Amino acid sequence: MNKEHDQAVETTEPSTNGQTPPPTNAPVPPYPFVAIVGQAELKLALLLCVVNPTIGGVMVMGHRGTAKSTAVRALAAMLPPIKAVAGCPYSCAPDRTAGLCDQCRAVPNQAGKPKKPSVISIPVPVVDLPLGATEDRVCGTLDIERALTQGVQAFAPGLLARANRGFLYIDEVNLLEDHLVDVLLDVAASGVNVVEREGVSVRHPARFVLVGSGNPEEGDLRPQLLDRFGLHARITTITDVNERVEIVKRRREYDADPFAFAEKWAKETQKLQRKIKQAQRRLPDVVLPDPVLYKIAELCVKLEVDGHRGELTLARTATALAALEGHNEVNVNDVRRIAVLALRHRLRKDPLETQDDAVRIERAVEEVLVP
Ligand SMILES: Nc1ncnc2c1ncn2[C@@H]1O[C@H](COP(=O)(O)OP(=O)(O)OP(=O)(O)O)[C@@H](O)[C@H]1O
Repeated sequence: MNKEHDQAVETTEPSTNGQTPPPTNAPVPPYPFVAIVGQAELKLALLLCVVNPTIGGVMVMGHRGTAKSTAVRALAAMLPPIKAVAGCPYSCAPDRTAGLCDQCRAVPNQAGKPKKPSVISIPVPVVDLPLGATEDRVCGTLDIERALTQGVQAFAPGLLARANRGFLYIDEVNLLEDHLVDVLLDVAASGVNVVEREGVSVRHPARFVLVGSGNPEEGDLRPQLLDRFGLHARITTITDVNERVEIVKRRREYDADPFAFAEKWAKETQKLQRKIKQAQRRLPDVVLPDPVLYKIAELCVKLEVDGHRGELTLARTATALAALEGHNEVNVNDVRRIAVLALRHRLRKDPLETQDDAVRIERAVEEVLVP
């Protein structure tokens, strides 16, 4: 992940706009999500996965330097901090709602009730998976040091443990070994990481929004793996000169004073935060009417989508969009808006087909969804 946004220096000088400087130990705010210029498809895909994490993550294919990693960090930073069991390497939820690790599950009982753990508040984690990462580093492995020094069999958690309840960002996922991508997709789908090494078996919660990114010029992900990402967003370099200028202006302003820049965008950020929260609350009550579900299935038949992940993802994503838009019922317009995101990577490859995948889907959408 490009770390440009982390390079902003923590300011101790008063900001130029006369605002009170933040405490010197305040963490530098990341570039705000709402200040990202354009890139509507990427932003929508990420928001939908936050509203409904069961969508199954996003694969973002596109040019370098187009705010992919900026958007993931910014979105995570916008979400409210989470409560976690103090000292738990998997950041288990103290209310025991989100799956527990063996250690937290085995908390001694007090009069038949689990002992209340100490609780800390932490930011939603964003974990970068570097290209050369080994399976042991990703999934965790035996803690050799403890084995040697203390003679005990212990587990050293990996990156999946740190990503629990947050985001796992894999830059250049198309260059990772297929085997590792396979493991990651399995864990992302099940929400559980199971590691067995030398007689030690560990199982821990690993629920995260998986975001993979890659440049199509450096090779595609195998279709079998691509299909298991919920959504597939395409991102390209912005060609509009005014927008390009705006990107530079905003970035320069942020780099000069990230605190003042975050403050400037605070109102819009809060508006979006409220929208996400309301959507998450509304989601379980959003109804998917049968006629819309039939249209979803017809669309997948029309496009000859293999398997049933297509309609499952369309249903989940359209429901998340309805929740985000404040509706209690999914309508065909919701399906229309997310059809390309949910189906683009699930079309059969026809070497004689000259039309772009998105155009094929949009054409089918018009034929099937328009009464
Ligand atoms: N649409 C945009 N709005 C605001 N800033 C942008 C936009 N596009 C690019 N940038 C800026 O460009 C720089 C690169 O962005 P970022 O690191 O997020 O790109 P990336 O797509 O993750 O790149 P890579 O694939 O090389 O990791 C950052 O400083 C970011 O703020």
